[in-house]
Amino acid sequence: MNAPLTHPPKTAAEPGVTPVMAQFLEAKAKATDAILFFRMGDFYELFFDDAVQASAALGLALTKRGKHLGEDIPMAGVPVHAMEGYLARLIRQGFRVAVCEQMEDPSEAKKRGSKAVVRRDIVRVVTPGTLTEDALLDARGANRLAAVAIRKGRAAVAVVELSAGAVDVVACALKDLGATLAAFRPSEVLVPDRLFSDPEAKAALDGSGGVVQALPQAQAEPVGARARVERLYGVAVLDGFGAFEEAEVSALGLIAAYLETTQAGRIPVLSPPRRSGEAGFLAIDPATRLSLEIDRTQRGEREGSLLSVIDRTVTAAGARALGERIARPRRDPVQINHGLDAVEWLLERRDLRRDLRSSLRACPDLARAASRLALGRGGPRDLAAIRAGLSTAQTLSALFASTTREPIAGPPERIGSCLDQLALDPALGHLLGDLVDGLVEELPHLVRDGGYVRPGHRPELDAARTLRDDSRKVVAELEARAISQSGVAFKVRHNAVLGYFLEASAKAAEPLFRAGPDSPFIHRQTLANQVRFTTVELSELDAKISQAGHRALALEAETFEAWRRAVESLALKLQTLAEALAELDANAALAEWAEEVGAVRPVVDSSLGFMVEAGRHPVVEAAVKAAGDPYTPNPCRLDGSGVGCARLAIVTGPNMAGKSTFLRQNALLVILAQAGAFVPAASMRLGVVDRLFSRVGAGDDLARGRSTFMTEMVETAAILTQATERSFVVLDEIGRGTATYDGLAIAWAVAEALHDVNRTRTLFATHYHELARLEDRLDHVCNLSMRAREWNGDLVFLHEAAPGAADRSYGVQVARLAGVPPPVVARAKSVLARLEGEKAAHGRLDDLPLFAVAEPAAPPPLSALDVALSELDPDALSPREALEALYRLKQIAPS
Ligand SMILES: Nc1ncnc2c1ncn2[C@@H]1O[C@H](COP(=O)(O)OP(=O)(O)OP(=O)(O)O)[C@@H](O)[C@H]1O
Repeated sequence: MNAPLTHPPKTAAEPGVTPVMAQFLEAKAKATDAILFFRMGDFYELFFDDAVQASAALGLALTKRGKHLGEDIPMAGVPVHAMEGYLARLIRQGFRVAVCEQMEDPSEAKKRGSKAVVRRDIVRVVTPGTLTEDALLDARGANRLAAVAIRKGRAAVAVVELSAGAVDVVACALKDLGATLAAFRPSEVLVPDRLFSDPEAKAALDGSGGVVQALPQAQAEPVGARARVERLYGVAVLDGFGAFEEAEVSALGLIAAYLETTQAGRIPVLSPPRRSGEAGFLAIDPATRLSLEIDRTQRGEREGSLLSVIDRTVTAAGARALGERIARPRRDPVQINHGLDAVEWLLERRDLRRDLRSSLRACPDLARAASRLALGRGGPRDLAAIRAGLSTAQTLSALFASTTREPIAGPPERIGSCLDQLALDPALGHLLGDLVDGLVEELPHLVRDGGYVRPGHRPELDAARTLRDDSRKVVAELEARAISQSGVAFKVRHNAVLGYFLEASAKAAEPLFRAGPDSPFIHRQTLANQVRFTTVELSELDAKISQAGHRALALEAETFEAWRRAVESLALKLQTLAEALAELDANAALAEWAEEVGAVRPVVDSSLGFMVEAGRHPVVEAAVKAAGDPYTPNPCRLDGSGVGCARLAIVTGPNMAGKSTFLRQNALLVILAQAGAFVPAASMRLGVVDRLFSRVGAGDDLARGRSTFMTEMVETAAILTQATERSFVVLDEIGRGTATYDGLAIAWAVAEALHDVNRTRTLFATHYHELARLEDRLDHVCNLSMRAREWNGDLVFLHEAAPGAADRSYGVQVARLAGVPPPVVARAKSVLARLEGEKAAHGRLDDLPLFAVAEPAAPPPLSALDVALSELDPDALSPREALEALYRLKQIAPS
């Protein structure tokens, strides 16, 4: 037996290659990095290496089909109707799939000659970031394709959500690339291949969570990129959308190039790029996102995240809008207050909110349906989604009109602009009317099945259907006549090869073979037990029925195409409408949640304050309450200016006392407030935060070859270089991953730097109780401790944050609570007593150099370049001398 050939030859033009195989090889050459689904009738066939890989990934049977250049060709197949499921599994396993379709009916190919091969072409390359099918998408999560570019020291991230037609582009400083990219949680990230060698870009890509796809650097060159984006949008100049930075154009250009290849030239309808500088949003880097579990838990699940706990949306699009709001909180107090106004307005109108939510519940995924139809991948059910979406808009418009007439002041801006979108313009109104009139209620999945156009909508269609159905009745009558005429128990049957025929058992049909040439019954086929006949009349009827059937299907397909085109031309409007519906849902959901948990409106301004009274952690509170326990609210007061209260709080307390919860709680309150959501607290006043950092219990990052301690230090370094006086930092147990004194020294120095240099609002939890002394030494430091009480030898956690420092960690008591065997606990107690005794005998911490005033660092020695530079007097140089000086400097400079 020949070994299967798993690598297709490079050329399709080899002698001995069958025409179909030549066609396959040609298509495969265009999609070398993807698995090729090659359509052959009712199956997608996979050949060579693709078959081997996919059969292993999907558990398909691996077979052989003929030979190629003398060797067996491995083959696997996927039925067309089950394709989506297989696609989803392949994409999830990291494959890309190119779909090669039959571009004509086999009957058309036959017209070119009996040996002609059906035309086939790749219609799409399916990748994680370009999915549009509901079955492949998470309904409540956005699926985004991002691109990253760096030009002239500036970075940009362009993001497209193909299934909703939305495009965003953000230019940012290189150091903000990670935070900017992570805010979008892309499933696929495009990068020019040269960026792989840039460490900053590499770190940002690693933290993005998406599959990284390298594209040739040439595709990011601004001139070509600009032209490609203009082609994508069908505009002559891009400037109409805004003055883009070069990096933004490059990133958008990568997206345009990728869409051109993956969508095989079919241009999606996209909204103009929304430009938002990173200055508009609260920067949250990937490590902080992970630690705060904003929209995913550390295990990558939605359940258990902040988003999942507060999400009360009733539509999938609303859930996505809320997700975006929480993932990208704003930085501008005015914008934030617009969001809060919207939530407050809906909170105060409970009846309206109830009606709004109940109407929205019936609203399907309008944006995704419109996008699929515009891309030519939609079906009748997507049209029904458009119809339902448009009629929801009408219902809501009427609902708001009846409610908002009374109040003197109209709805706040964010609600008002949604309401403006709900009023359907004549074109959308016409589309709705047409779909209501023409589309049936019970819909088939596929266009080719027909049966979705309502009777009475198109007279020609009704005529074709009547002809088809009446003829079917005549066929039934014919059966009765044939029986009485022949005396044989005929049954009229139908199959794809013979069409209609009369069937009888072989025994019953025997007399017919003896009948003379005048018999009207013409023999067609003999099976084991059955014999099949036709009559002239039946053949004629069969032709008529099939013609009428074909015509009916063709007319329906034509109607579908007209509707599809209408949707395509109105796609942008439909997207805007879908966004308005989603925004209403998200605001109403936040109001609903606020009412449920008793959340209050935060006061957000441009001060440097952070004043929370009786704050609660939304996720821990929900978990604790579900277990039947009470949650203890806690205040937290910080002031970046150091005037009203401390800037940095050292949080101590026993293990398990609630330090991490307290830290995270306050960081989450920042996120909620700046997302324009109410906050679980008695009150909150927040001076907007520009960057939020949270390091709570870093874990190993073995994939990147970093130990726990190294990871912690890398992240700490990022905070110290990036945090400003407008930032908010929560640090938990910095320095715990190394020897005690090393750790203490690092924690000490970091706290000092945050206080003196960064001047950042900081919560600093630690088991190094020595740090409590900072309160006396630095002007704007206070101590907080999470209280616990020893009661009959047991430790009772009060979860209360009180002023002052804790004296010890009660680690041994917690070990006992955790079930560490009593002999080990007893031994630990005695070792602890010894150690504490030794520490007391060997001197106090005041003796450590930590308490010496930090020495100013000695200036570094001057280099030859520094000396040469200091000797230059630019004003005294002629242009020629200046040039010579430049050359001289270049020579001295270290390369
Ligand atoms: N304010 C609170 N009210 C009620 N229960 C709380 C509160 N804060 C924390 N808890 C409970 O205490 C548990 C431990 O809290 P947390 O992990 O924050 O402690 P910790 O002080 O950081 O502990 P360690 O020092 O061991 O890391 C939480 O899982 C939660 O169940």
